Amino acid sequence: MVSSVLAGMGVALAFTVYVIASGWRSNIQKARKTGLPYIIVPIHPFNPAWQLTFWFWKPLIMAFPKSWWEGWLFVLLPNWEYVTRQEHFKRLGSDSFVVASPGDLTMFTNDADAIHQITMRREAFPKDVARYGVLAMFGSSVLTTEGSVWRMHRKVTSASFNEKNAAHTFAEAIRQTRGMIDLYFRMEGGTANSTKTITTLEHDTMTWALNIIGYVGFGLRLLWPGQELPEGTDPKLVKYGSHDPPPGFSLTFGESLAGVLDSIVTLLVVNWGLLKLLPFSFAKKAHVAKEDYLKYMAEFLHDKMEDVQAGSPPKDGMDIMGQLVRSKYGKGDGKDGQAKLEDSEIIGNAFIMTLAGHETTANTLHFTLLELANNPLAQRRLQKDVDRLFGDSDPSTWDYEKNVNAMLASHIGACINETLRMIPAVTQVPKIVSADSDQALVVGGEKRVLPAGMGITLVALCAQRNPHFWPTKPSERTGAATDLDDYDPERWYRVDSSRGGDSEEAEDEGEDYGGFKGENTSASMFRPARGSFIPFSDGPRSCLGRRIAMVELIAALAVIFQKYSIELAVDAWASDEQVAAMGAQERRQLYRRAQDKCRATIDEATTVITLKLNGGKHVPVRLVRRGSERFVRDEALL
Ligand code: HEM
Repeated sequence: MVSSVLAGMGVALAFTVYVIASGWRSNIQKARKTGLPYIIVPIHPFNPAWQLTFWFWKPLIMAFPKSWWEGWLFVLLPNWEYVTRQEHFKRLGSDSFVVASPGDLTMFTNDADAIHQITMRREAFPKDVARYGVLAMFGSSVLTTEGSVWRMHRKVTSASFNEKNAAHTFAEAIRQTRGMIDLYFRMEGGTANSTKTITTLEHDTMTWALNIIGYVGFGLRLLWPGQELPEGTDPKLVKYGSHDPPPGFSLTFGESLAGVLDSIVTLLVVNWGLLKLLPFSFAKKAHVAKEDYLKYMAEFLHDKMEDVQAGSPPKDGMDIMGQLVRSKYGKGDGKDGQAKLEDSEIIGNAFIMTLAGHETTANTLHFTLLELANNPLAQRRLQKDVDRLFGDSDPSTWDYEKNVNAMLASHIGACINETLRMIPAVTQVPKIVSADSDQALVVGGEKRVLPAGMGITLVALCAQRNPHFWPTKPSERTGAATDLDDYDPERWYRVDSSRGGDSEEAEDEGEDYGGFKGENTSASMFRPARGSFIPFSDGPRSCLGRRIAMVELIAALAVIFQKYSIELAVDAWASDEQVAAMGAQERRQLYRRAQDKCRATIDEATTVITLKLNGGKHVPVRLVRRGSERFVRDEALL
């Protein structure tokens, strides 16, 4: 008996080994057939078990001679593209390479020409939505679907992303940025020339983005501590905007939203039934936030349905969820042939807009502020452009239509572009070769055939620093052969690239997928080669929110730098009294230390959903009224 069980187990084991080995061999053969350099790895980089346990295996593998693992281990390590940048593409002598594991085959590319073809041919290279499946936890959405279902989601959701709503978002971003600045100065009694050292910039920019997304997604006015809701706020909305949780809730709406976003990894990984039983504080926090968020969503959906059914006209402003409810329950149901979302899909889309539009925008503002503190020359140039465009005028009078293009064409737009180039929130965009048939693609100037079902990772971060597609010069800062690892907004004024230019029609662009149709960057600025600048992806599946994201970000920079400068805090090395007693040379040396530390900290960013400073890492800064700076007005500081 025992021996037949053992024999059975032996056969099962042998069969498993055979299946793995033959899958691996077949993937290696397919990789070889593409003609691209390839790497053989024992497990796929995106295998969830590997991603959760890589920290355990990494030192064990690295205990072997380096020559054995250096050619392949890198691609299995999360964040390799930010840490090693061009290194492995250079070593392999190609802008594209294939990774063959027992279960999968994936091409990684930072070749702008290949990226451009892939993003334009949506049917041949659809999105790899399997990698986003977990994000459908509150319902499926435009981000997590493909094919005809995606088309339906995209058509319904894109209706909100128009210029009228971009103008409303511009005004809300101005209000929220002023709220953040007021909070900083209120903490100093309102009259100081400088804030104390701010160690919470990452958290504050998250709150800033959350408050704006509360408005964009739900038409809500979310408040900074100490602010009051404006007179005449719809009583139904008061409970969502209030500083205190309403009866029946443990958290305010803003807290529940922030809690869900903060606990997103826990919510993705841990079974929800188990979550409420676990005795750990992180599990409790995730459970409470999720429960309250779902309760808010159910009430919100109900309130919006009541409004629509009572025939209340839509409120002036942006409110994606209200618009989705209206598209389902509003007049004209079914008669206009327009697709209708299920209630769960309305909630799924509202959640995805919040997720997609929150951290991405917050990180971009956070890193831009740090880079500007780190690059006083860029900051002074930015302030000159803000002065030229707005002078002393009150930001609440700034007109979107009149100013948006000029802002994008100025150093305001250049600084945001440069952050999106260097530290994009989304560093990799997952695609797949359609399962229907093999696809031909020109890679590195040669025609290659990619097998059906093969994964493709567009390595956006590396494409945006690829010297084969970006004009470069030697770095003045580091002496490196190219300046593509330097934050230099001036590059956006360089002579036009011969490869840049107007949008080209996508393969299936006969259809209108909604969203903003213009370019990501101003027409009067440097136009990168198509496929070499893809912070919002490109083609029919590009980011729906890219226009409003740009609008929020330029509004924030203009408001902040009209009246203030941002400086790195130097408390780690000198007290305020010591700085006051220093001569110019000594101050410069001190600031250079802070710049080195800031650069090193930014280099430690890692991707957890998006690329950001994790694990409590931060760069301390101060916001200073213009004219009272201690460092950044010094012309000798670059
Ligand atoms: C700086 C800010 C932002 C960045 C860098 C960014 C980046 C991206 C990228 C790279 C994608 C493509 C993902 C993929 O194909 O795998 C994407 C998709 C998307 N983004 Fe954004 N995003 C930003 C802001 C926003 C905002 C503010 C919203 C909405 C309020 C938004 C909504 C979406 C949606 C709905 C999609 C899915 C589109 C589709 O698949 O059809 N994003 N975003």
